[in-house]
Amino acid sequence: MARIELSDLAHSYLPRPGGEADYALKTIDLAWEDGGAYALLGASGCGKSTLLNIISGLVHPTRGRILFDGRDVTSAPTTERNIAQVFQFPVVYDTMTVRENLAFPLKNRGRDPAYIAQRVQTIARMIGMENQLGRKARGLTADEKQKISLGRGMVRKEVNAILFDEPLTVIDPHMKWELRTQLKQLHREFGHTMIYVTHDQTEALTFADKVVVMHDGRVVQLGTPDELFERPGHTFVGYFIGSPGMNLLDAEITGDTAIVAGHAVPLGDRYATRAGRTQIGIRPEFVSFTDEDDGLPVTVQRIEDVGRHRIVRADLRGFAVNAVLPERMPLPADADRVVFAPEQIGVFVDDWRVEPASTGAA
Ligand SMILES: Nc1ncnc2c1ncn2[C@@H]1O[C@H](COP(=O)(O)OP(=O)(O)OP(=O)(O)O)[C@@H](O)[C@H]1O
Repeated sequence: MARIELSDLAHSYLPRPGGEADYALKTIDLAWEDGGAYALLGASGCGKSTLLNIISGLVHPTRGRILFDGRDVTSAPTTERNIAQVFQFPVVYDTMTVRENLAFPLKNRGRDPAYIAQRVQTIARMIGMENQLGRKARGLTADEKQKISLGRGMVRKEVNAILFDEPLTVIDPHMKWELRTQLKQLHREFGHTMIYVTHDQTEALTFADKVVVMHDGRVVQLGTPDELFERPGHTFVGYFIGSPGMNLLDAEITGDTAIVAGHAVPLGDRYATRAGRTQIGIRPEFVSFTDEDDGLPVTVQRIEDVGRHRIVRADLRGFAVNAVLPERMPLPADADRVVFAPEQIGVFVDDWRVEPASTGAA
């Protein structure tokens, strides 16, 4: 296992990149701690696979360094990096049996046959294929083949890290949950550094202790699931995480008041006035309807019942405002004004969260 550090890393698929737009990965400085269970979360095309392939050595970065426990491996081939990687689609040897497929990485490294047999048995149990060990991989379903790929990725205990690139895409929903639970258990048991790529926030938040959120070739935040929810560092994290995501409204800030569409919104803190596009962000869970005149005028457009709560979709002078109505809370008859919990409001300038002036931090 290893601590993996990415230093001043950038990558372009073009032979002679010019400006920033030519880079699939803009500048990235990031450390994955030894033994951490990470999710790498972001929308399609933001650079997740590129980053993973740079760590495993399949892609050589245009700029920057990769360090494993302080050792520079930027130019080291994949085999030297001792990384296991599981891809979105199964990579199995069709002519081999399930047992031979699972044993392959161990056999390749000359491990003792008794150890291999015992390890293959453990992994087969984990992926629910104990009874199919003697079957040839050819003829198995995509789902079963992907389980073999997952098993092969996990069979070696001594790898520096295991990288999963959307590994559950082809797995059926019930098994998905089961395998994710297994992966988490495996992490607890062996403490491998694991990086799990996904564009699905539920998958990321249930698997990982720490989530790295990527947007447009950049890492915009690294945090625990709670931190991402409570204190998104970037507007992308705000609206990508949460269901629905954070409400973001253009605002002008003066001290502890934001002016949104001509209405004053009290903030929990004082903020310095800054140049750039200023927005306030409030999660729908902290938006409530009020009878008081000081609320913000909205027009309710739709109410969605999503089981345990309801989502109210409203319009505030052209801004979409979503509110979550807790179970059994009625929507007032004249639901035309909302208030935001002041201490839950974040302030963002040019998409990045800014701290209140009182803390002195930028
Ligand atoms: N081999 C390649 N050659 C050229 N451009 C590439 C190559 N691989 C990826 N890209 C581009 O680099 C950017 C990042 O792609 P990447 O596959 O890393 O994103 P991703 O977040 O993993 O997306 P997805 O979830 O769709 O796989 C995209 O604009 C993509 O088109």
